[in-house]
Amino acid sequence: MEDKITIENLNLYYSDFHALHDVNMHIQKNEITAFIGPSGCGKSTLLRCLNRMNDLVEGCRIEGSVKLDGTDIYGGDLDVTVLRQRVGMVFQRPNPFPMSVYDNVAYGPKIHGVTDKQELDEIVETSLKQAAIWDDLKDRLNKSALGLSGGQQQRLCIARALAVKPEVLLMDEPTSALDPISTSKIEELALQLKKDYTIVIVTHNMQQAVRISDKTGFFLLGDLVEFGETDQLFSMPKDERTERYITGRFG
Ligand SMILES: Nc1ncnc2c1ncn2[C@@H]1O[C@H](COP(=O)(O)OP(=O)(O)OP(=O)(O)O)[C@@H](O)[C@H]1O
Repeated sequence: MEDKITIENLNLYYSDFHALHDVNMHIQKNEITAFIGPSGCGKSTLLRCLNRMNDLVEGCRIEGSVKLDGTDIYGGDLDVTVLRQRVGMVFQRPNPFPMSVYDNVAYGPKIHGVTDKQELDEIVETSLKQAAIWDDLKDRLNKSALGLSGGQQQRLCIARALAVKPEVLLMDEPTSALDPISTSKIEELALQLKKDYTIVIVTHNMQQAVRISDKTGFFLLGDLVEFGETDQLFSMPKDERTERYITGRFG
């Protein structure tokens, strides 16, 4: 199997606070990798390292390397705008822009220089289809995205992320604000998308990790305690701390 992202000896500090301790991980292409662990253990921090979102945090310092297809994203050869196009992100709360459905999806491609109307139309249609929301929205393309339901907004945000043709999709608790039906739609979607993309998802929902992920990493207080095949990690965890967490005997 091919590494899409290789994390080596990653340490992250928020000023004096050492938030991630020597993390090593191989994230494979066309797989879903889940990060689980109690609140504050560093899951989102690590996720944000994968497209350099922590660069925006004052006092944040990173040691070690994160390689995308073998190139260190902190090494200086990769432009951050290009990196964020290649590694897209979907957030916990759906955050559509206050504009039409169409403009939400066309926004990224326009910024990246696509001006041809027909090409934009095609990108919007393809992205909404990939996000399994074309049928819901094809007659509402010019309506405000803010009028959609939460689940529709989140799928629109996934379409928006896909519109710039990323290779990796980072999802930070993408279903935590959604009802069970919308959640299952997003889970089905993630399983569809992994054929074409590499997906990394932070989730508090262990059942979700079991349902959709190939690999799972369990974090505790900034340490990656255990990382491996999801089935194995949940059925025969190697570390006692993982076992206590997944059986709800933690704390
Ligand atoms: N911008 C920041 N400045 C300082 N400390 C931060 C910052 N962001 C996160 N932290 C700290 O780093 C640690 C890890 O936070 P992080 O958000 O990555 O955890 P998490 O596992 O994703 O938690 P949750 O499940 O609650 O979202 C926490 O102790 C948090 O308080």
